[in-house]
Amino acid sequence: MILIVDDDKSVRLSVGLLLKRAGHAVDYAENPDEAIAKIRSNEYGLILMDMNYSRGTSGREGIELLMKTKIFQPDTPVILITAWGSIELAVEGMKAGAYDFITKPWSNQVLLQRIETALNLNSLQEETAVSTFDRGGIIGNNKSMLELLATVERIAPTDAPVLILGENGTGKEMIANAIHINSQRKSAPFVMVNLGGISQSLFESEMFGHAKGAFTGAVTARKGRFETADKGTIFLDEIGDLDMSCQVKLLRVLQQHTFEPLGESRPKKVDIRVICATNANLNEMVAQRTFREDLFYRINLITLHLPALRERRDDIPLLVRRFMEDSAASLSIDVPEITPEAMEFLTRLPYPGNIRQLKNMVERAVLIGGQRLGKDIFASVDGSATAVEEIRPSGTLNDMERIAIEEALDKADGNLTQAARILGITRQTLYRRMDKYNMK
Ligand SMILES: Nc1ncnc2c1ncn2[C@@H]1O[C@H](COP(=O)(O)OP(=O)(O)OP(=O)(O)O)[C@@H](O)[C@H]1O
Repeated sequence: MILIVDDDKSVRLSVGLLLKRAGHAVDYAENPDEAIAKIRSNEYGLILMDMNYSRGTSGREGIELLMKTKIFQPDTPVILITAWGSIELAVEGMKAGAYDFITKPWSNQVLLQRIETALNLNSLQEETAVSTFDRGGIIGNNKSMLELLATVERIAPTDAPVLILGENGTGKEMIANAIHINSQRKSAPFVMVNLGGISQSLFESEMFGHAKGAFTGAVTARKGRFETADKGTIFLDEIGDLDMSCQVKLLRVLQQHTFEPLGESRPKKVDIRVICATNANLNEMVAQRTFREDLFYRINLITLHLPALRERRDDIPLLVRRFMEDSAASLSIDVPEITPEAMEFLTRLPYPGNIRQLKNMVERAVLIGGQRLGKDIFASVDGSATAVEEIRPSGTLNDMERIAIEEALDKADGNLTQAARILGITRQTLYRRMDKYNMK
């Protein structure tokens, strides 16, 4: 049974009729209090919920009703009905656990389709009971990663736009892909576009495509990325690099779901889900007016923050092992052994390049390091800068001094004069310290 909550009688009746015709049983509530009373005592397959009630137009009542609903019926999908232009309210609603939202005025066909999708998915989840979530190769058991993946699981089946924030190499593309492969769009294309690599002059032909002869050099017609991504997901990486004129063009596609290929007069329709990513601070860019506020609201219905690798060091051993296995497999060699010191060393690096940097280090080490990978191999494959910037373990001053001496000796290949120079102490002092720590 589907519950329709709306204070507008004509909406209740027309939607009710629509759903009954489509073969659904329907129940109604005309205000939040009545709705909660019903939600407490009946189990619904889906709830269609208006966000604006006559007592106030802020949508507060709607949000409160949604939160209460989620307490009594956490697994029932809720589709919000929001007034056109109240995108922030929809954002808040999705964060509070709504399954989807639809803006007024809607087309009956779209409404029915969204309802069917939600119902199908929910029954599928009930049938399988265990999660069918596909991590898409994402490794990590760190708490913040698990929370993030739980959010990905929840939002993947919706069509809500997602903004993924995080430093370079933290796995933004992998997350975007995970959203796609866990969505209803998974059998349609996942198209990735690096907007940082597209100049302003190329933007239109690249994204919208062009007709044959649209400009000099356009010898054949070419499909744009939007068209390629039709029915699927488009992943716009480095969205912060888009200049103002391209931002307007992108916004138009997102608002109207249509675009015009260069040299063609008729607009084409697209059905895409948009996922954007950036390592730029878009809030700041909006404040400085280098990023359009309306575009920002369009793309960030849901924001996911990917932690930097240094903030989830507990995942490093897991990642190292997996990357070693993968590299060994692609080289058709046995998986090498890694010394405990090397693993410990790897967990302490600063990783400005995040997971991509770690992966490169491990791949190179496996390639040249033989069957037993020690700390030196890893230090050498990533240049000295990384080792110098290495984060000291939080230990006693003595521990840190001992480690600094070991590293200087390492770097100087055991040459004491050179090691002392690296440490900024005299050779005599180095002798005394080595003696103190029983070092040979
Ligand atoms: N959690 C993870 N588990 C396994 N591999 C990962 C993980 N995160 C990232 N990687 C790997 O690290 C590399 C970088 O990931 P990805 O391209 O997704 O990062 P990104 O944040 O999109 O980078 P950029 O901002 O530079 O575009 C890829 O080779 C990816 O396979």
